[in-house]
Amino acid sequence: MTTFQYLWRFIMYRPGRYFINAIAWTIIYLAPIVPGLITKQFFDSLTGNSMLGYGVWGLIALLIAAALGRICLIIIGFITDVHFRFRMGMLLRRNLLEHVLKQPGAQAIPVSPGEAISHFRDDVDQSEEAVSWSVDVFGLTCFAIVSGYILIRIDAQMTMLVFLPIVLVITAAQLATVRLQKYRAASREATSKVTGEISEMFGNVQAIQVAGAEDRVIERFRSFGDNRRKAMLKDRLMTELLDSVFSNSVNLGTGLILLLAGTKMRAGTFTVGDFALFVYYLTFVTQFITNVGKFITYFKQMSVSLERLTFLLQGASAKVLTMVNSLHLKPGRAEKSEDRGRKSEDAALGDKRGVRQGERETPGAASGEKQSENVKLESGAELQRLDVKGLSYAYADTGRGISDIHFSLRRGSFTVVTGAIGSGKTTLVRSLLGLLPKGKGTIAWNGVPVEDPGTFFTPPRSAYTAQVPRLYSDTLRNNILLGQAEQNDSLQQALHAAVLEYDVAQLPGGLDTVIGPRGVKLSGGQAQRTAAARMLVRDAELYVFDDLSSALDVETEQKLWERMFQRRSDATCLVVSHRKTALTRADHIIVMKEGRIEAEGTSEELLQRSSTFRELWYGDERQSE
Ligand SMILES: Nc1ncnc2c1ncn2[C@@H]1O[C@H](COP(=O)(O)OP(=O)(O)OP(=O)(O)O)[C@@H](O)[C@H]1O
Repeated sequence: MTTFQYLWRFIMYRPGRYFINAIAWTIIYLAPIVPGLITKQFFDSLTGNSMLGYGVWGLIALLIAAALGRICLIIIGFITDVHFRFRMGMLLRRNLLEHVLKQPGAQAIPVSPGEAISHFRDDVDQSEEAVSWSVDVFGLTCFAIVSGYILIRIDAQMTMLVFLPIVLVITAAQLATVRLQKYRAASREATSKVTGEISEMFGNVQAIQVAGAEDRVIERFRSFGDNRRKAMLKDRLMTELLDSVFSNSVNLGTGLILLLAGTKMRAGTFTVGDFALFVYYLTFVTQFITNVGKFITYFKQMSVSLERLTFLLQGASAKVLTMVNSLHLKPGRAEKSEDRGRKSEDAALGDKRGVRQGERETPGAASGEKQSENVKLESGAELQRLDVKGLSYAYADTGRGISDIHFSLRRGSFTVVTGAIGSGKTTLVRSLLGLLPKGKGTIAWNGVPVEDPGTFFTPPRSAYTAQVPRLYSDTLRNNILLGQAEQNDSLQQALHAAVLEYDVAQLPGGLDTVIGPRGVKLSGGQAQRTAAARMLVRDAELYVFDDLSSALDVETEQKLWERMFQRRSDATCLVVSHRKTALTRADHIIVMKEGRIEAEGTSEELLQRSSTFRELWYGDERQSE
């Protein structure tokens, strides 16, 4: 998408608002025409050349009225501009956020969170700025045309001198834009790096302290800061240089007018009023020149922002950014325009992903309001059998991952994926659940192919506990429910099943204790059991656990499995583990080695056949001892 198309799509998002804003600012910019003409009459009346018979005080009253009128217009203009700009920025941020949230969870953003925040903040502001300034350029061009016409009728030669700087400025701006764009891109990149580094440092304070790496980290931060300083200096210098070209070319024009006006006034072809009018309009022509220059600069900077925002989309069409979508400013309209947005998004993506299965099978589940309610599984969709064939995924940067994975899960079965560190266990479950971009292979739920696992494998079909649990700075209750409505004793049951009831009783505020970064810090095991409770509170057909054992003792893990099956004997489980607690319970074990299935079977069978399995089994025994 070109920068112009990008700008145009913003305008077409709310054409009515853009039009009203453009009209308001065109009137504001045209308004000085009137006081200019009154000023001319004022001076002409002093020298007896005035054709209007208002007298000096009448003209002064008119000037004051024109000034007051312009003040009112400017207030209206600011209101229309704020409304328009606000919507542009909101749309862009909303679409970006929606896109990020729809990405396969494990690779939602291609940069650090700090860098992503910098894109959300600076690049969105920059885009908003350019669209907003396009309105000013239109208004000022109208002013230039009307004032140009009036001035040409008075004196064509002098008019040329007033407008000559425009040509100079536009040429200068065009010549400088390539360099400016380069400097702007570099300064943005450097700012993102600094923001990214701050977020990394804040997130890893403990790791830095225990490694005694404070000085080295500060040194690294300083080098990022230095790079930013250099890049910003070049960017600023170039911008200021252009600004000075804009304003000084106007000063040149003023000087030329003064020189010529003296000669012409002596010859009697130019009145004092004409001179006053030229000087009065010159101020606004200056504004026109400066603002055209600014717009050209903003437009070029917008193309840098577009590039950076498109990078965040990870290959999706840039049209996603300006997709027509509801901003939910008026709740009644939300759902209707949500549909509109969704349709246009599918069209923009060339419907690559097909109809998202999750939405097709749970109509209405996409609406923000309905998401907080518990979604029920439609009858007949209960998991009977899950078949995985030829599942493969390779990480782009390392080329490692999983290859040619085949297995089936029956209803109520307990399958354990095991293997050495880095053998591909996590990649296997993430690929299955669509948390990684789609690789090769097929997945079938009761024989029906799953087209988009990312939206399909969500509650009530499946629930997942990741290896590293993520908790919010919020109450324990909200961390478990994540917006889901509490039903009867569902929360208590989930706490019991996750063996968390004792821990909750110990917390000062029970379930209402704030945990996470700004609250009580939970132990690793408590955090993982909170994540398990979050999963168990959502009744699902398929439960996927990625290595619970790392933070649970054998006894607690034993209890967790027992309680889970007491509560849901029909639940199907896929569990990543190397613990005997899970392995002895398993109906089926998959042994992974270097991204492939090395062996399969029950623990008795594998003890006979697989050396890898024997190592894991006896390794666990040694650990327990
Ligand atoms: N984000 C990533 N980018 C690149 N390569 C990765 C990424 N994550 C994992 N890998 C590589 O893919 C392979 C499989 O990793 P995976 O995390 O699936 O192993 P695992 O068996 O779950 O390990 P662990 O028991 O330590 O959790 C490893 O060689 C690993 O280095």
